Amino acid sequence: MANSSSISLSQVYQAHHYNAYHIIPLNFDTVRELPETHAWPPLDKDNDVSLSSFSSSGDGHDHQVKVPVIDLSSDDAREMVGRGCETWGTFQVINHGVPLKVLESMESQCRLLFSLPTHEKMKALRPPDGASGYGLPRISCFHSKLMWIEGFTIMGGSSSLLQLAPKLFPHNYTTFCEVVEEYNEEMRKLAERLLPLMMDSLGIPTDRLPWHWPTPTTTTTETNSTTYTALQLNSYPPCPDPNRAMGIAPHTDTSLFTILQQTQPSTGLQVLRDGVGWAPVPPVSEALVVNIGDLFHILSNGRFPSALHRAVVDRTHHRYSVGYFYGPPIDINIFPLLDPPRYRSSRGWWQGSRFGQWRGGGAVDLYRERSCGSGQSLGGEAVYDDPSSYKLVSARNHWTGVAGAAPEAAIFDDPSYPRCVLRTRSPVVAYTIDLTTVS
Ligand SMILES: O=C(O)CCC(=O)C(=O)O
Ligand SMILES: [Fe+2]
Repeated sequence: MANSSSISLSQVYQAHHYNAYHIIPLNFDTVRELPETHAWPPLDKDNDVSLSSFSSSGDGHDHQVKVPVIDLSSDDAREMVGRGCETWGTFQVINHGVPLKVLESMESQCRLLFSLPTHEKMKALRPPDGASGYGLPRISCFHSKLMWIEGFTIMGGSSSLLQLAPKLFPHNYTTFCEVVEEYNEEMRKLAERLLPLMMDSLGIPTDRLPWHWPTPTTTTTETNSTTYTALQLNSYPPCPDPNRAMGIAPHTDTSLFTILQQTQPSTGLQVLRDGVGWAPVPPVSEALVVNIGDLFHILSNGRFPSALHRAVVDRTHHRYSVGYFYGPPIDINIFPLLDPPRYRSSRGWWQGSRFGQWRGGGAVDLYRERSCGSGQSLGGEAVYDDPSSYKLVSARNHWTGVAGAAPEAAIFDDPSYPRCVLRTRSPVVAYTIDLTTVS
């Protein structure tokens, strides 16, 4: 239940300033070549599932390289959803009940927004201490190279929408607002259909969720008892050198789960499956992608792993995506609902961001209680709770696909909150880090 001494997300963000370099996207209209600031090491093709032995063997291993597409109207939907969550942390849904018109309207508003001249979009720039507005994804600050993306974030519903829309569309912002409101409403309905299926496949009744469920459908503010959501519009313009550019760097979402709409025709989204590689999540007509986020990872005690995903860019196609981040009320304690618990209780949405890990894939590692197996970390640094209990066994660099290049030694830098920070030498990698418990 919501804690009385609630801390709002904006308070957390105020404590984590970003500088303009990590907020302002490139002016894509004016660039003809990939600037050095946006040139990442070449993409790791060897770790691409389309080249792996699984895909060429033709011996029925398709399910290992293909993200499942689930018909939500079918009798086995619940079982398929459970399997998708457990094996991939990602799946696509069709016959999901969201009207096509709602998806199409959102796509055209998204195109309209990003086609505005740069100086118009800049009027809605996300402030350094804020969460909503135009700009680069927040994970930008974990990387020395910049991503080939521009985004627009609307946190928490109507109030930020009403503040931002007139800045972008001063003459007519009602259409944009109506489309976003309707979209949010349809996504909420779908999320509330998916959540019981997921809980059911874990064998946990929804009344064990640590918040009132289903929640009231009235407006969402940052600290009341309703479910907290965020909408993220992404634009990936065509790129002159797609193999050296990165749309959105590998990360997990700090939500319970995210419902993602992506435009046709180019594939950009990829999800990492351990031991298999980066699998494309190709756009399927009218389908929506579901990504398990860090909070479900914790609730399910790791049974539903949060999906490590990234988006690559294309030389000719301009790709758009819209993510609906669904989570518990903002200040709720999240803890494993299965025994024995492998993660500590955590203060939901905001605690991940306290350490600058917002949308950065670190939240799960942060709460790892007894660690064996792997966790993900983004380049730069990863924060592990209670460092004295862990020993680093190995690290695998997903960028190059090779083992090694282990993070530097742990650094203990906050005596009031014992934690260990693993700093990686190269800032442009996603590591899988295997830890073992020190007895
Ligand atoms: O554009 C995509 O496919 C991925 C976007 C994403 O991962 C995000 O907004 O968190
Ligand atoms: Fe994401």
